[in-house]
Amino acid sequence: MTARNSNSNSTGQIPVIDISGTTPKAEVAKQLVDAATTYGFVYIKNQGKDIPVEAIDSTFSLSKKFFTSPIEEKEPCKITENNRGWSGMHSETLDPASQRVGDFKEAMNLGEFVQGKAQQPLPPAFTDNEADLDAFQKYCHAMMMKILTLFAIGLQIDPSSGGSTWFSSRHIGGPSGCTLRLLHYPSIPPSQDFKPEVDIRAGAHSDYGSITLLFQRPGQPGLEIIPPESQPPNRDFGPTAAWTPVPVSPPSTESDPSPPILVNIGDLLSHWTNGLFKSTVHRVVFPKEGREGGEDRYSIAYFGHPVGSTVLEAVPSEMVKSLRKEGDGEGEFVKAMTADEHLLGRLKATYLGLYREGEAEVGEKVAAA
Ligand SMILES: O=C(O)CCC(=O)C(=O)O
Ligand SMILES: [Fe+2]
Repeated sequence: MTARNSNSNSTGQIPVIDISGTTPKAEVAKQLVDAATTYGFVYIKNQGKDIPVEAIDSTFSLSKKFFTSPIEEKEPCKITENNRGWSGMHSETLDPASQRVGDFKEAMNLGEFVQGKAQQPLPPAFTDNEADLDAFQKYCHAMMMKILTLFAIGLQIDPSSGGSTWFSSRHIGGPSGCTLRLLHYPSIPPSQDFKPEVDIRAGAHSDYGSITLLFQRPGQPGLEIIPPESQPPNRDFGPTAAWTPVPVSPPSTESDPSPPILVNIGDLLSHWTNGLFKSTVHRVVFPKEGREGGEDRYSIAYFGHPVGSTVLEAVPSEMVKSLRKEGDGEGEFVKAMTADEHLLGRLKATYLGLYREGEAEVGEKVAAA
């Protein structure tokens, strides 16, 4: 039985895929490409084989240690235009078109380390754990490389054009926008007036890069997606859109040692594949019971990006080429900008929106995925 079959009875939704080696590579690659094409999201079964469960648990512990530390220890690490550092409660508005109040969350973005060292101020909570954070980023990077390899196999990229390493080789060997982001969404304090139509943990958005790995904790739900086939044509992501909850532990994974790792496609990889892979809009909401129920939510996102200088040239796959857009030149199936240019364009579009809304300053928005 394939992962999709085993899952479709229960949620009819995002498939759970085991990439740890028990299923033949070609089959796993096909399942991954199908999921990226249909949902833009896929659960990777987590038995601790690719990323040790202890490494995930201890990164969550570090995250909690940081977010519960005094504000004086966070302030010196405040986020800057380079997208690194801490952003406080309500300082980010991921969906300025519909949100009246900034996201009900705080986040800490860690950019790439160089020779095991952070390239940004670290808070006291992390000073003894720089090596652990470096190791965790390396685990995430390795998992990203594995998934990108399977994507290339699933897209049948010819060996003469680079074959299975076509994507992965463009994600190693130079500086990139790869970012490890720790997130904390507090529960609503009893003293606060909770307005379900106003307060949102993270507004509707899609991610910017290649792929995102998302780690969640049991009992801390909240993620929702709009399935690509239900995408509102006018990009109205308000309450009437087809928001669909994404459980932390879907059926067939409940007894695993750690919840599955959610992988989603970002805007860059969707662009690169001429829209074959979907960059799916998602958000994070409070539990239905609002302030009474629910605990704080902690999540960890690893945003994967190609090396910044990578030219986003046409992917040598017939499946991608067949989606060639009208007006594209011969052999030029995607506009050949670099990964850095793509990211900058994405950030600039976001800045403009914010300037119009007058809701936040540039530096505060750069942290958006
Ligand atoms: O916390 C989550 O579950 C999702 C976070 C997210 O989508 C983001 O930071 O881009
Ligand atoms: Fe996101």
